[in-house]
Amino acid sequence: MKELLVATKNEGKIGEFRDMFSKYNISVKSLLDLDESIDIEETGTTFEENAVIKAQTMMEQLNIPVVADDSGLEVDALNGAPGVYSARYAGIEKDDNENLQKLLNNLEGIPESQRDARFVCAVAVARPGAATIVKRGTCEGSIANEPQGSHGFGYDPVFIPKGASRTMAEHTSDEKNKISHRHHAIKQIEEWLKTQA
Ligand SMILES: O=P(O)(O)OP(=O)(O)OP(=O)(O)OC[C@H]1O[C@@H](n2cnc3c(O)ncnc32)[C@H](O)[C@@H]1O
Ligand SMILES: [Mg+2]
Repeated sequence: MKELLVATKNEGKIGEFRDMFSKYNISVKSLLDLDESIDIEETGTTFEENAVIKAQTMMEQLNIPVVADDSGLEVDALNGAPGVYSARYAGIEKDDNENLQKLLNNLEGIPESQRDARFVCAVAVARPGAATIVKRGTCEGSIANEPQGSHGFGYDPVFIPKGASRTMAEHTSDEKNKISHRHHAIKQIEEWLKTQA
């Protein structure tokens, strides 16, 4: 089994990459295994730019292929916010609960028909001596009136995938990994993943 570095410190993402890469016979190492003090500044204005920054920074340091994920939630009624600022919506300290409370407050009084949103994930693969790959996956849905469920992470308790009657946090990890933005992004780097196993 081949090991790949995913340049993230988010434990929720790490678990999902582990589950989704296992079918390619790839095991996942993260920045938490490497050096928790590594802090890569996300200075881009798009998910793609930030994913590339994270993957290339670590590829240049280690001279190995590196995968990175930049993701977030776009809410139509908020003109696409929190978008690339999803992790720091309620402030610099990353706090999933504060972020989703701020989101619910900002949507107060907005009816169900106007609560459309999508999860977006850009996955980048930076490779020594080869061009960087970056692909986007999305998951359409809407924002619930209150948090429900305990699976997943981040905004999962307030995100209802299109066609579902439960929040993403009420889906098992296997269910989420079949429909998520991250699943759709990873699917697009499948050919490269198959060359890595
Ligand atoms: O940068 P790394 O270290 O990968 O970890 P991070 O948590 O800072 O990740 P991002 O910069 O990509 O910010 C993404 C935020 O968007 C939210 N998010 C992304 N994917 C999600 C998912 O599958 N379910 C729920 N929320 C998600 C979540 O709040 C994340 O903190
Ligand atoms: Mg981040």
